[in-house]
Amino acid sequence: MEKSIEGGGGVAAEQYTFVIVGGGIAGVTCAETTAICCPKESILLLTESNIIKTVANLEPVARYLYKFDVLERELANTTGNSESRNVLAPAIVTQVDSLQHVDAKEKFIITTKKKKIYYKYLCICTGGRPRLIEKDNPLIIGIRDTDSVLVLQNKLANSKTVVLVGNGGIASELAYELKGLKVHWVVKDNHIASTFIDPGAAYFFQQVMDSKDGVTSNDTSESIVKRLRYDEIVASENSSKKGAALGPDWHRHFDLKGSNSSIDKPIIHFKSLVKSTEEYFDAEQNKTLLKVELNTGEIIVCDFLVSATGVDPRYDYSSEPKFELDIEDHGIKVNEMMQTSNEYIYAAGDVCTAAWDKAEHWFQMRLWTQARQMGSMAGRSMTAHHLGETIYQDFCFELFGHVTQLFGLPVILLGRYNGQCLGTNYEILLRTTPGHEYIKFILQDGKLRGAILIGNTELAEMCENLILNGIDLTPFGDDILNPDIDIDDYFD
Ligand SMILES: Cc1cc2nc3c(=O)[nH]c(=O)nc-3n(C[C@H](O)[C@H](O)[C@H](O)COP(=O)(O)OP(=O)(O)OC[C@H]3O[C@@H](n4cnc5c(N)ncnc54)[C@H](O)[C@@H]3O)c2cc1C
Ligand SMILES: NC(=O)C1=CN([C@@H]2O[C@H](COP(=O)(O)OP(=O)(O)OC[C@H]3O[C@@H](n4cnc5c(N)ncnc54)[C@H](OP(=O)(O)O)[C@@H]3O)[C@@H](O)[C@H]2O)C=CC1
Repeated sequence: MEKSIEGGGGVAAEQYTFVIVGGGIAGVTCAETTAICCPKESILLLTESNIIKTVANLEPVARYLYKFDVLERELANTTGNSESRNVLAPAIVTQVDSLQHVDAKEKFIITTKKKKIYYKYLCICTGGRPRLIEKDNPLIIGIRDTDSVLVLQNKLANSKTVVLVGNGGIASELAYELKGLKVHWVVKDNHIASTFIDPGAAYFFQQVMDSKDGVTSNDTSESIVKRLRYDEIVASENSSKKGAALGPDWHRHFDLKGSNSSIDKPIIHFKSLVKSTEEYFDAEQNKTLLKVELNTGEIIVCDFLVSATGVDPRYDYSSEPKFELDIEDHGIKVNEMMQTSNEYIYAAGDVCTAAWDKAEHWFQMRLWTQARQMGSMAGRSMTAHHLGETIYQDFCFELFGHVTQLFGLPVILLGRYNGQCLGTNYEILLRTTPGHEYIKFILQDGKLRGAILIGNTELAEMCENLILNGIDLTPFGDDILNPDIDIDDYFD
């Protein structure tokens, strides 16, 4: 159990076996896993906000893929100094405070409230923060937590035009959800949602967005099955033109509408980047507006700009010695046991960078699935370290999998779903039924290496098996995606 000890200079210090910092999915999962593995040890979850994130309604979608809800829970006791135990497992003590310094030699941390807390094992799960195209400009905002959505909501109420920059998860969600004002979506690629999908799937989604009623259940469009080599895909692309991160469906809990109900589709500026921004006072509207110049020379005047341009790992505390950081994305480097460069300090979730030799079908992406998996792995590793046990990395790190929704349709991404790191030597097998489904298989040397399932996600388990087993699918030819053959039964 935790105990108070003399912290030097007459300051009382606390001591816990496990200290976990961060109340997002990674930190909470880590604390809960730690409590399961070592229920008798003292565990502190330290987080700067009294709202924590927990996973609920965990539901298997395939053998290794899960979908789940992320719930916001308020810590029962929010008075600051005192502790609370009743939201999480009984063994977990929570404190609302911020990490300020880590002394890895003496194994203690200092918090903003000037507490000194000794640990035997520390796990850092401090998440990420939006990487904005320009900092410290009130007319350029990012989306991360509930507070930032409230800022967005307030601005929307008095705005006519917004510029949305980015082509990943947040921009795709906002482009679909923002209604009632003019949205200029500035996209650096030649298709939408490029972090998740290829140009073909983007075209499929644009058709869905352009159709007045979206997806219709009695649509009688026929399925088209196509096989393409990598060079054909490139040719066709070129020829055509404070607090934890939010939970799934966050946009359903907020009214994201402007005042003009006749506008419901974004204006998309492909292959465009923001070149410069300039604030100016508009006397007619009696407010400060933002003039945005694109690299194409176009100028857009807007009320504000949403920069949905990725996340940076978040650590605004000092440490001695310093953590080893990844050169490219500046995350805290962790090995396959989620251990940092210090053997008693672990890290998980958006703040860390996977620096181990990755499995053939897995790569890191800052998503809550991975925050949960890493948090759980860190909890198991720390407790095994403490108990002197040997454990192995969890099987979930064998295969990349992501379950989500884009533009109102269910989406499953598996393995190297966009041919990531496969060079140019792969083929794509495609089945698409406009408005209903878009199924893409990435094949290399006859083996399935990745898949995108949109609209129809029934093939998820079969795809998992085929990717992991590496079965040669050459004998099946294009029948593997023939809608008239129940290939699923064959492989189950
Ligand atoms: C708008 C939005 C939509 C998203 N949608 C999806 C989606 O549909 N699917 C998906 O898979 N992922 C989605 N993500 C990404 C996902 O939310 C993150 O990958 C995941 O939440 C990361 O969890 P985490 O615990 O590592 O970090 P966070 O959730 O950021 O939690 C970090 C925690 O650390 C605390 N903290 C930070 N610094 C300190 C400090 N110094 N002291 C104490 N506490 C501190 C914070 O208050 C917070 O509680 C979305 C993200 C955003 C912003
Ligand atoms: N449904 C889901 O699963 C969702 C997941 N998320 C996750 O939340 C996190 C934050 O989302 P988000 O901010 O959208 O981050 P993402 O990493 O998903 O996307 C960032 C996008 O911005 C582009 N970009 C980066 N810098 C610039 C720039 N200076 N100008 C123009 N474009 C730029 C990136 O291009 P490039 O990649 O070429 O650098 C990329 O298209 C991510 O981890 C994301 O995966 C968020 C919402 C929904």
